[in-house]
Amino acid sequence: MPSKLLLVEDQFIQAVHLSNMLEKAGHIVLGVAQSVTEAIELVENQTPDMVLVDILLKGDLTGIDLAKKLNKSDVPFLYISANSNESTLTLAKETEPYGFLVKPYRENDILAALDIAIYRHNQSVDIKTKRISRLQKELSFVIEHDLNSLVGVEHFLAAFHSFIPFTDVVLDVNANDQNPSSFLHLQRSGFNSYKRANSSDFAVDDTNILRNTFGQFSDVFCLDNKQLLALADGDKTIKAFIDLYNISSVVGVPVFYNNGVRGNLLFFSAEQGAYHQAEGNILRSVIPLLTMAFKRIDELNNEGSFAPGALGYDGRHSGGNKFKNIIGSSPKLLFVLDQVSQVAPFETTVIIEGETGVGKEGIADAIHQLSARNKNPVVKINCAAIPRDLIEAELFGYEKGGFTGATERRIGKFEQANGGTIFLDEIGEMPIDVQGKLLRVIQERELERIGGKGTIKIDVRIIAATNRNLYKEVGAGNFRLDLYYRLNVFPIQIPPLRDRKEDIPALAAYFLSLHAEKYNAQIKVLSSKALNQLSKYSWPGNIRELQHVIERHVLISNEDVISSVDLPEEAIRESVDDVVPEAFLSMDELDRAHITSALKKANGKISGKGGAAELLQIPPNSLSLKMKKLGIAWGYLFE
Ligand SMILES: Nc1ncnc2c1ncn2[C@@H]1O[C@H](COP(=O)(O)OP(=O)(O)OP(=O)(O)O)[C@@H](O)[C@H]1O
Repeated sequence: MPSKLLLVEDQFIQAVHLSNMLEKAGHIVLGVAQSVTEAIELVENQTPDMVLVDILLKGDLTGIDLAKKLNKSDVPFLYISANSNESTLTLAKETEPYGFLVKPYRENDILAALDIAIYRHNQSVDIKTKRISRLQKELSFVIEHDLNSLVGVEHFLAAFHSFIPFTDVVLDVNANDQNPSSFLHLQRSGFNSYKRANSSDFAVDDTNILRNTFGQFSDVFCLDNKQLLALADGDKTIKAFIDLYNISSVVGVPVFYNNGVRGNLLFFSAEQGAYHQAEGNILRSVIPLLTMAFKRIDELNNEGSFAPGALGYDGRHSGGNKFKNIIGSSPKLLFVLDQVSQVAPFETTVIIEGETGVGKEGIADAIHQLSARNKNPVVKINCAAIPRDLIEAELFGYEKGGFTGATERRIGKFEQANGGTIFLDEIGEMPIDVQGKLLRVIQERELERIGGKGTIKIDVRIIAATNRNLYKEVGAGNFRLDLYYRLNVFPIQIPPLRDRKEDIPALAAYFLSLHAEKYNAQIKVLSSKALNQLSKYSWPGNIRELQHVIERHVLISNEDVISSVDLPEEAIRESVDDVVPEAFLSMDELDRAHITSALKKANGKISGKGGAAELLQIPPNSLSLKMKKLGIAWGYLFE
């Protein structure tokens, strides 16, 4: 389909050449701008489908400055530049272009880059529209059927998970009445569970300072922690709020109902730059539904439904968890899981980035399982594990006699994955000549077996993973820029274990029971010393390494309690210097993990022979008191 294009290029001859090429291919060139100012004028007067931007232009402003302006007005663009050094690529990447083409280029390259850019843009528009209508449906359902207790309110909030990743949410149903009971601050304690933020952390006046700060907005807003602090003029309550709840980003919307009552819905994330215009737009698109919901939630609050201990609310409500085998509830992991549930239902290509052993394959599986393709296979191929000269045959298959040694026909991984998903692990290891063939297959959705006579249509969703920085590989000439852009439609970054040490106790407990079952052994518990050792180590091999360490100790330890763990000496020394103090688990966190695993081992028995108190060598009364203090509601551990 022809696209309406705008060229921003200050070299006259290059501009004419490019324009001819594009028109010959059937596109419409709306005009050529030589500077940022000219480009902005043209964009305002025309509505291009895509702007092709050179980086170095006439005047003081560059193509990167133009890109920032285009982003603000939601105009899609791709770069065409002779400048492809790493620093330019990095600056360009930050502006989130739909592509980058390096000059000089051939006609085919420009048409392919344009195709990719238009494909990516259409995908994002399509996803945006579908997502908004899904959220509207989900919210309407909850408002109509479920909004009659605090649990219903949680369901209402849960509807936002797949659209706005968050760790904390504030539902301030009535900001006018200065009453702290209408200021509900919930924290995610798992993918689908919440706890109420400790009300004693903040006094009534503090709540009102927060209300006044956010009350300055009359429309959707999106801030980082610095902007939030600046907005509050460095106020110490706001600073304490940011520090206590580890807030890096906020997106919010005022909700007006009942002729002038104001409420606020605020989502917070520990991730810098978690929210952009997209999240704001999502909130704006559901304002009428929010108005209805707030009215109802205000009534519930007035009926006393939000009082601590009120029916259905116990601080540990847990809805269904669609990520059963993914353990952990750190804000960084929750962010990843929210992204997975955002992208899974769509056909979008996903690229998963993260160090070795962080759980990339598990995330790929989750995306497939949560997609409509889950009845069909997910086919995995590790590009690093296959000899370079065999990889093409593995991917695309071959006919008998297709090459020397091809004694029979073989179906490739792409064909095996037809109707399902292909997982291309370690994509950064793929030889550059195969990258070109892969790009064609992805673009055209058809392939030719080696030695084959015709093309075969394929319908496959692509998920790729890499433990390398692919953009650096592009800069170093090891990875094709066009393939990078084609794959990089929805990137998910999985943080290393050392950046989410809060997950270690839960992961350790999970692996202890997993391996006890595997070896038909008694479930063991870790001593506080052992847990502390695990939390101090830097885990270069991430979760896979943790799993191996636990497995080894399940096998070698003869005691019920694993009193200490063996970790690589060298790495321990390094990690002691590396570890930032904040990354340590607090004593309460350690105690909680320790007591929980003792209770699990004792099958919930607190006192008497084989009870948790005996295992922990403390009197049962002390254990009960400690459990109360730490808020360990034992019944929930067995849910
Ligand atoms: N959150 C988690 N909960 C439970 N198990 C996990 C989690 N994350 C990873 N694992 C386990 O850790 C091991 C390593 O995970 P996985 O193979 O998915 O990592 P990877 O990032 O794909 O590694 P590589 O880069 O080496 O391919 C697997 O056994 C996986 O089941």
